[in-house]
Amino acid sequence: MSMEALPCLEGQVVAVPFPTRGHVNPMMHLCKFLVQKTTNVIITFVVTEEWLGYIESYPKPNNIRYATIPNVIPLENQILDDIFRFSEAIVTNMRGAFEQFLDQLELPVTAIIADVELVWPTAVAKQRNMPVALLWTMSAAFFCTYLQLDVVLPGRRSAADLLDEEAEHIKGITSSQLIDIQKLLHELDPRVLNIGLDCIPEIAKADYLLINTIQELEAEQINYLKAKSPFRVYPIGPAIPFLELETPNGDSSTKWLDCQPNLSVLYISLGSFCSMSHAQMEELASALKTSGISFLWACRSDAEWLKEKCGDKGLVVPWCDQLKVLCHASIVGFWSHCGWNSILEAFFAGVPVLGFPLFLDQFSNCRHIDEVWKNGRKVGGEKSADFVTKEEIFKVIKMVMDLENREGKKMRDRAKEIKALSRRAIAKGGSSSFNLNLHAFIQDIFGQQVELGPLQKP
Ligand SMILES: O=c1ccn([C@@H]2O[C@H](COP(=O)(O)OP(=O)(O)O[C@H]3O[C@H](CO)[C@@H](O)[C@H](O)[C@H]3O)[C@@H](O)[C@H]2O)c(=O)[nH]1
Repeated sequence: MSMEALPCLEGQVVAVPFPTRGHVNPMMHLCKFLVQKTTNVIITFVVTEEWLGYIESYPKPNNIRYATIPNVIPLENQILDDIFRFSEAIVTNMRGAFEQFLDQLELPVTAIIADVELVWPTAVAKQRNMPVALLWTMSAAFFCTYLQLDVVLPGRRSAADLLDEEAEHIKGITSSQLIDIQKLLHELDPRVLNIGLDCIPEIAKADYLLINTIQELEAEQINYLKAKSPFRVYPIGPAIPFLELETPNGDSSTKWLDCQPNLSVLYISLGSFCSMSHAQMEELASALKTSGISFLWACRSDAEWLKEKCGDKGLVVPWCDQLKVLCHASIVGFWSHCGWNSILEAFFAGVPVLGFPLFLDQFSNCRHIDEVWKNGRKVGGEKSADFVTKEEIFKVIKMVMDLENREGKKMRDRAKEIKALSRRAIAKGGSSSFNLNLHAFIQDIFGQQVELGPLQKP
């Protein structure tokens, strides 16, 4: 679309992500898509001072600008020490800091886009008569499950055995939702779960729900939500950095991959937050060593320790440009914790997933991969604490690495189909509602017609 065709819209959108990587990234990608569709609109992206340090060097358009609130929540490297303290600080301290920030803004605010899990944005926006769009950064399936928590835990009785006693009699809960809910209750601190539950009544008061998913992959859940919800539902995914794929980054991982044969490298990453036990890492490292396959392992805090354990067939890095890595011709499989951004990136790259879920929605995502989308399979047992032996790991990585293996081939074929579907979703006139939804959303919040067109590379 030429710049002349862009609508000239006055106003400011304030975007406020939940302060962890798996949420900041998709919110930023969404904002980049939105400013591509308009001129004059300014998006103010609000993060803590600490988070600004992590993201300010990344390229972004000029009409997205950063604003900070003080570090009123625990620092990133303290989150896992006490998740409840972090969650509590988000619903209390961060709200106050955000309201003070809004008070001193000069430009009028056209709309607020905020992460569902912050809990308070709907109340803050409504007090100020501002429209609010909530962004859900996980799958639509998990959103539906999450909404059911309010049904399953009447009066906030969060005892896990409530489920065992009563679940079969709870109307409207599917057996797979029940499995996911049981996982949540077993894995999550009930105090954190209670904070999560506070989001549910707030969602109902929002004006829009933006879900980082693809219509065709989750049509049933999205159509259900559209039919049932008092607000507009827009699937806007995949909000991943595909517009920046061709921007050179000088990343050592990409250079190393350039020297590897096509379809020869297993990529391993557990996202920005979760980690395996050292014993489990040693087991995986040992299986990699025995198999002799090449691998790229992105392992944030343990990279140095891990280098010693893995042998010399692979590269261990603390961090990499993940979508670029996944789209590299040398990558044949992805050992993933099944965080939703990673899964959307695997879809886009057409890479089969070996799922090793650890937390929250990851079990549900992994089950969908294994049973519904069939672009990969689950590794190991049912609980995050389950230990997977090197023999079992060896078998599963051999399966995905051996290009002649029937099971591996099926997954690869299916991953290729999903890749095509994912790319159609973002192409001009694509059958997914990606462009249509972004346009419709902009029209909704600014009340003006917007010409349709594809997203452009920057
Ligand atoms: O070396 C790396 C490792 C990760 N990433 C990026 O970091 C993000 C990781 O996101 P995700 O895969 O979703 O994992 P988490 O960081 O664990 O995400 C949290 O947030 C997600 C979205 O709400 C949930 O689905 C997860 O369960 C939750 O743990 C993705 O954009 C990756 O591309 C990199 O760029 N380089």
